[in-house]
Amino acid sequence: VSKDGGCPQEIEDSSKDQWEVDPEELILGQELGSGQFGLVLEGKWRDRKVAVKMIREECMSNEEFKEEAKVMMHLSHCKLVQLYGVCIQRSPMCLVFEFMENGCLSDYLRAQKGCLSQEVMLGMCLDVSEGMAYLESSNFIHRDLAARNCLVSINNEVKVSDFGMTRYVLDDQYTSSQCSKFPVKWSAPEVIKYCKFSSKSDVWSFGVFMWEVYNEGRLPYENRSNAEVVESLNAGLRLLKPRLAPDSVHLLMEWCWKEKQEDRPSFAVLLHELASLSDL
Ligand SMILES: CN(C)c1ccc2c(c1)CCN(c1cccc(-c3cc(Nc4ccc(C(=O)N5CCOCC5)cn4)c(=O)n(C)c3)c1CO)C2=O
Repeated sequence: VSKDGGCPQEIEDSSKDQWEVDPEELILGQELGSGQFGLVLEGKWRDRKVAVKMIREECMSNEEFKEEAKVMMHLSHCKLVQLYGVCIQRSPMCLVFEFMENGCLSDYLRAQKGCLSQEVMLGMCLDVSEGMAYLESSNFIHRDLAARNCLVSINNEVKVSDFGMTRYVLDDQYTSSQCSKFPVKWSAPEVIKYCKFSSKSDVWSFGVFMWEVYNEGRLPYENRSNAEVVESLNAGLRLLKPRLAPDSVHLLMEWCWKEKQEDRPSFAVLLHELASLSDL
């Protein structure tokens, strides 16, 4: 069992070192959507259903990503969307991931509005805290944790996706905090001001993530501009308790939004708190 007491540790097999996928073994299917780096298709690989991301050259710095792929191949946890391998023999390069049947969590929450029980919402927060506690213990920072970057498999299981991928986005509208596409509404103050990313800035984003889950996929600070959000945060204002959130969960959200990162909980602590709430 893994160190965070969660799901059984994947048995490390030798194939994990083979981070290259043979394109001959890959069957491509219909389009699932498009992300930062281009088209994402459904597919089949070694009798497994997969999601295949075709990487447009101009969107991602290929060379450094290939190095990163080896690291990401070894980040293995049942609450992280698993990278099976990379196809680099032909262009465009493509990434082969485990398939998550119900797509992105933010769309799913909106589609399930009014139908999600307290157990399911708490379970989603617990799932993501497990995946994030594993990344934290591996000293890996997500940098863009949000419901839109989590995926849903069957039976409402949620996994963390696209961790660390912001570093390969060449579109600088995303990477500098003053620009329009930067996810200010999910970013800790030290990230907005100094681009200081850490697991504690991921914890801030996790607080906003929990707010999204208990607000059934609503946008945080819905009709406010990024600048207005920064102003209200500096004034000490925070997102309000979602109607569906119990006080105990709202307390955890507010703990994640402490101004000073050292005053915020670790994911290990959040996992423990959420696990004890779900045992009640
Ligand atoms: C830099 N950052 C933070 C990035 C970079 C790339 C991406 C993202 C963030 C997040 C978005 N994204 C992206 C884009 C496109 C696909 C995937 C994406 C979609 C999957 N699965 C599904 C399944 C079903 C459906 C579907 O059509 N529906 C409709 C009917 O009801 C069920 C759901 C959609 N996606 C999947 O398994 N993976 C691994 C990735 C993903 C997730 O990966 C990216 O590719």
